[in-house]
Amino acid sequence: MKIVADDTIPFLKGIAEPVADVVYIPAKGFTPEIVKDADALIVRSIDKCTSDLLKGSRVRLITTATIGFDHIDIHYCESHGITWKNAPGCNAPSVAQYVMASLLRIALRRGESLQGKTLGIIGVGHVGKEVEKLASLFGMTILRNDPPRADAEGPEAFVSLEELAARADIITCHVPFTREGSYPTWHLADQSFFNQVRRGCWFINSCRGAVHDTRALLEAHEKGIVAEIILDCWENEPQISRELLDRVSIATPHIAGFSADGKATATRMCLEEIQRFFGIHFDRLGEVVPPAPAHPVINLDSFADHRIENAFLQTFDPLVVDRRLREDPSSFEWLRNHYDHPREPLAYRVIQATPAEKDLLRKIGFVVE
Ligand SMILES: NC(=O)c1ccc[n+]([C@@H]2O[C@H](COP(=O)([O-])OP(=O)(O)OC[C@H]3O[C@@H](n4cnc5c(N)ncnc54)[C@H](O)[C@@H]3O)[C@@H](O)[C@H]2O)c1
Ligand SMILES: O=C(O)[C@H](O)[C@H](O)COP(=O)(O)O
Repeated sequence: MKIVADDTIPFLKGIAEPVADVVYIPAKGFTPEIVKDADALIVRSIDKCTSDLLKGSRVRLITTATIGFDHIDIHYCESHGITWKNAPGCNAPSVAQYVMASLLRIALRRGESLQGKTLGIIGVGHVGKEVEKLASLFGMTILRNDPPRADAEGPEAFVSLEELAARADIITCHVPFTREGSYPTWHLADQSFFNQVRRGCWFINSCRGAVHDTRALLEAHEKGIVAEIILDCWENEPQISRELLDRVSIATPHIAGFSADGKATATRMCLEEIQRFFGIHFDRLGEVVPPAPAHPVINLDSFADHRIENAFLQTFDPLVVDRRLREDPSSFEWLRNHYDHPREPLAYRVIQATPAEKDLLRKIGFVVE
């Protein structure tokens, strides 16, 4: 069998080769010619799987090493006998790590505590739930907005978008990008949304760029309605708005889901789908594991204050990639393809913690002596 895979997907090379003929294609390099005799594709969010690519090919399975699947024309696939599989939840803890680290950075800069602030989560699926878990551990109050879940489960645990906008100090979006259906998310955060938010609120988009309206967000910031913007996902990536970049507090090139843990899980999930679909077995699947961090021990006594916050930021600091993006915004795609994937807290052992700190650190996911 033949697999065509994006060559920027980490931890993939060598695993399927004993069983399949694997051809690696540079990111965005998929063409009808290249995929026409492939049985399966392994793609990323930047590899558009449209009818133009797939027409006349023998592709039977598309696996994407991502949670989002808005780069796949699922209607075309479903009507042409092509099965598609995403990797649900693969990098959800990574996005939560990103959101929390970004909030901690801003809170530390402002000399404020996150404790007691209200976080409004729009979209409470795999990612939103992980964000809720972490934010609660840092003492935040949570408001959830998720109309599809409210319809299915009952409204008790959820609030309307209007209520969330009016009550939240910080708003974070974790919805899929959709233009159709009962609750489309295209430009969900538009001018009328920002007109309803609390003055001085913080806004985060780490789901898909077009979930916010760039013009409306710029205007809301200009007027002081939104005080802090954290953006990982931008409209028109990789050609991002420089005007918006100048107004954003933390600006990153769509890397929120890029922990090494998340990337390894995504690769493993794609290979598992191929195994199941074609009834084959990859003996080397167990080798798809992220490498240990360079400095796996965090000593809390090395921090003068904010010991837990600083331990968390030692696992991932969004300001590192923020600086690199600002130096050269045209390197957006390059930064994504040459990223130093961080490990999540579970890869770190924390020492010198007090009993109270130990309890919290364990709940966050650290290994504690
Ligand atoms: N920046 C990144 O690196 C990164 C990483 C992972 C995921 N993502 C994005 O985040 C999205 C969410 O991921 P997930 O794993 O939580 O997906 P999910 O499908 O598990 O959850 C999405 C939730 O959003 C809800 N929802 C749908 N439409 C809504 C609306 N209009 N208003 C409010 N809620 C709505 C759904 O009911 C669901 O509960 C993905 O689709 C992907 O686009 C980005
Ligand atoms: O949907 C997702 O899982 C994320 O947006 C993911 O981080 C995208 O990563 P990419 O496929 O572009 O490497």
